Amino acid sequence: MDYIVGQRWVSHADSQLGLGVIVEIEPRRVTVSFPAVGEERTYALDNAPLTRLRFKEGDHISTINSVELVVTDVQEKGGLLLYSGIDHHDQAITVSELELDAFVQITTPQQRLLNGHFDKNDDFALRVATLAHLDRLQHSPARGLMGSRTSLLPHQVYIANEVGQRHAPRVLLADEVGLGKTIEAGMIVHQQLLTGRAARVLILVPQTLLHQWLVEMLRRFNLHFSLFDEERLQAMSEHDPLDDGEMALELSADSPFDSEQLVLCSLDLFRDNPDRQLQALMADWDLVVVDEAHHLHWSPDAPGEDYRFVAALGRQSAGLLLLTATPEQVGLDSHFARLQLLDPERFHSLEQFQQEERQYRRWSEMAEQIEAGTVPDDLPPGLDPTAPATTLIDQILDRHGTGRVMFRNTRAAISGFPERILHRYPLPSPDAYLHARIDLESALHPESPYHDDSWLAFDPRVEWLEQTLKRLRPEKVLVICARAMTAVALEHYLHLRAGIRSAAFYEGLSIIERDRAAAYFADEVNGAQTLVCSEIGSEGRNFQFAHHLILFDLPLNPDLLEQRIGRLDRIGQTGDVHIHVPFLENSAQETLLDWYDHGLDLFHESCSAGTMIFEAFQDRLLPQLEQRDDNFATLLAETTEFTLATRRELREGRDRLLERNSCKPEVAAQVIAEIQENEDSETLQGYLETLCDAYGVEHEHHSEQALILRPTEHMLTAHFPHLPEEGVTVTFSRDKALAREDIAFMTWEHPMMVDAMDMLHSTELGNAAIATIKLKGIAPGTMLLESIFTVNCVAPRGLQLERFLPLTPVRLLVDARGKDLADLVPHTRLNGLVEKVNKSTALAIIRQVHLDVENKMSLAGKLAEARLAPILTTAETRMRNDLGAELERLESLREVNPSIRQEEIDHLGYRIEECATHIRHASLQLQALRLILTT
Ligand SMILES: Nc1ncnc2c1ncn2[C@@H]1O[C@H](COP(=O)(O)OP(=O)(O)OP(=O)(O)O)[C@@H](O)[C@H]1O
Repeated sequence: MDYIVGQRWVSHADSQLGLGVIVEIEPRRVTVSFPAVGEERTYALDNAPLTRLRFKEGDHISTINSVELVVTDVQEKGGLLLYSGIDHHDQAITVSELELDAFVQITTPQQRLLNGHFDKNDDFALRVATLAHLDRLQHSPARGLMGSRTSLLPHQVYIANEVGQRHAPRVLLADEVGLGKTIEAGMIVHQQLLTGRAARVLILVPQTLLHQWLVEMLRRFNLHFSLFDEERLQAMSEHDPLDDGEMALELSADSPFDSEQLVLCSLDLFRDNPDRQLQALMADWDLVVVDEAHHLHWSPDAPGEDYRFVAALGRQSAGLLLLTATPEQVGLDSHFARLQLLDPERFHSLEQFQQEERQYRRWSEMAEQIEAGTVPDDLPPGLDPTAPATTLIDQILDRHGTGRVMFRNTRAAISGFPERILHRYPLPSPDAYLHARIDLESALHPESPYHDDSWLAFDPRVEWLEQTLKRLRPEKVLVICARAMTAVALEHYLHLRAGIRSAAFYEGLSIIERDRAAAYFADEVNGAQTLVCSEIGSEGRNFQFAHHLILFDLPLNPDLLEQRIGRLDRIGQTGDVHIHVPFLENSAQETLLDWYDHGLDLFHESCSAGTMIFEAFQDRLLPQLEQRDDNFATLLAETTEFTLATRRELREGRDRLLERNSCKPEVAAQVIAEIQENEDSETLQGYLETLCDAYGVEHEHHSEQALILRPTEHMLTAHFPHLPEEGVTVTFSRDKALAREDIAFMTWEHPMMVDAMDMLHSTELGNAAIATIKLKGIAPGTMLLESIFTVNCVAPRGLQLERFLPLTPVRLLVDARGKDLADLVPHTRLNGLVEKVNKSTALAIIRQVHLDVENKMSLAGKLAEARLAPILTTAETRMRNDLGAELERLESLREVNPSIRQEEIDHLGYRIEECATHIRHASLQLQALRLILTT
């Protein structure tokens, strides 16, 4: 497609933008300005969702200077169109397309009906159905949550619904290991994108998880993220003569990160690389997602580079999602620092936060009391004792718990997880490991001082590993050890000397090599029996197809141990998880194993206070690891007692508060029911088939609830959105889609459906039709005019007004005497009664009743106009209630926290007024007209 600066194009993906003008063309990008909404969008040249706007003879157009004319001739000069025509005063006038009014509608139903450009009645009905579906979807409580290829798990759906609907969400997703934080983040991103709350998203993950994220986003959410690494960025700067190192930063305000809307990269890309950091900061992001966020190091005097970078991104981006299963893995202080990234107003004092943590049990009891119907006397200040119970509880959670900011679901609260079974294997300690008493590192990893493989020969864990793998064969077994050197040596041994199909997974491999190793392990038929990982394999990866985990050593951090076990003990695990731990007798590993096993009971049950307990006992534990003595028994007994008390405290206090906040089963059930109702495959399938018929796409039965779609040579448009040349198989059944990855999951939110509906809505198909009807008792030749209007609110997308003011189709059926019969004769009934009219008769009719039709049109317009005011009033009330609650929250928080600035409160107040102004200026847009004559 050739673009030329100044040409007018419309976005068929987003009809709300009005008429666009090309302002810049680069080798691979085109930038379009949309003056009606004050926005500029940059698209990749090869897949820009743009349609060239070209008026025809007879069309009515208007210019920025409010000159209106009827086009009589169209010429092209230098790629730009020149329209000649006659204006109001019957003057001949020629205008360039540059002068066109950005609010102009492409080809109106009036123009088309009066000019005899008729569509089929089926297309008219399809248009009306599309408007009704769009309207329903715009205010569906399940909006943005229907399209993901996931099981509908209540805790995930709840979080996604709660967070995804927020404007600029800033939250910590901290579900326990393996409960689906990636999936929750994907659902939130999907919802934010679909509702237009966000357009540009950056996801930062550890290098080892890049590919997994890329694949999960694509296969589960149809989100195409672009993977940015140093190689790609270098290649981009080679292409762009301006983008040349420092020169680029000085000369061009362009960041390579601007070239894509959805970017996925590793946080490592920015390590010791201020230029890349600056480029990422120069790009505008609506939402930044950071996985494994406990790695962001922080201390009061020296926040880590990664923390500072994410903090800077977080200030620039409206939305921020941090993901971690072990938020306190590196201490409570840095947990607080991360919460502060999310909501600096709420988390402004570490001291206060620590104090609040101690009071969680009190808040939890208070919430229970309120729920039971009693309002406690010691309600915190600022709360209205007469407010409804749910409001009071929410306010307590928000202002005194981690409320709106943190979500944490625990295994204990979600049923259906497998058992964890520990198998201990004491082995004799070889003499060669006598050195292992020198320091803690060699005590825990006695093989670490060896720079060659000689330890393999005498370390009894090695022989044990070989025998155990052979005994478990053909079961898949994940092996994790702390160090890369150990992993490599072990894998070589297993592979080359023991003849066991294995692969290694460690930091020395490239991303591709790591993914290849993981895929080899996952392969059911010809895959490896075992994957030997260094510690990098213990985070984020999905290995739940295996039921056996061998911990070749134990990490000196309970949260890290939980992460390791979490590779297998995660959603999708179908059997019990067997954890095998070989250890050298009388070694540091045995002591640590005893402490984790009997003290923390970590192998059987996850413990979210692991790090806190470790910190409480480490001064006594570490010397015991180096040299165990009689005091260990006491230490163990005290740890056990402390753990039990802490678990109880958590269950009754913090965890209960978090649980309350992290999943409200009734709400989740409602949203799930709504999603399932929308999935009603007959409506969806029927609609898609009609859409395909209208656009000339072939559809064929594949199996129950599944179709094969293929492009044909007789299609209405050159391309049907997201329909590959070779065709695609789609299913409307969630179960089938989960079982068959090769079949696309077709929902109302699949990109094909979204873009096809938008294409239909923003173009003219079906907006003018003519038909006849036989009605008893009504004289032949009587005219009925069926008109469909929708509410058109031109406003910046960021305001998200459609959630308050959806399309709201208004239908009128005006008869010869000017009466509206819409309620009497519903649209679907009319569809069953009308008959088509052949083209020449239709043209003859319209010539004859031209004037009458114009009168009816203006009458219908007036009748519809009268309906607009109440629609707008309802929308404004809804908006004020919603945003007003947010304003009230900020004002109340300010009472307990003076760091909330008045400007923030003023800003929100200003937004509310801005929304109100746009709502009040909304107008009706005529979407479709059908002239019906009785015979
Ligand atoms: N709703 C779901 N439907 C189907 N599969 C799911 C669902 N939720 C999670 N899974 C699968 O369960 C596994 C764990 O999910 P995910 O990786 O999102 O967990 P996580 O909480 O991010 O884990 P970790 O704490 O290890 O980072 C993944 O394989 C994911 O694909």
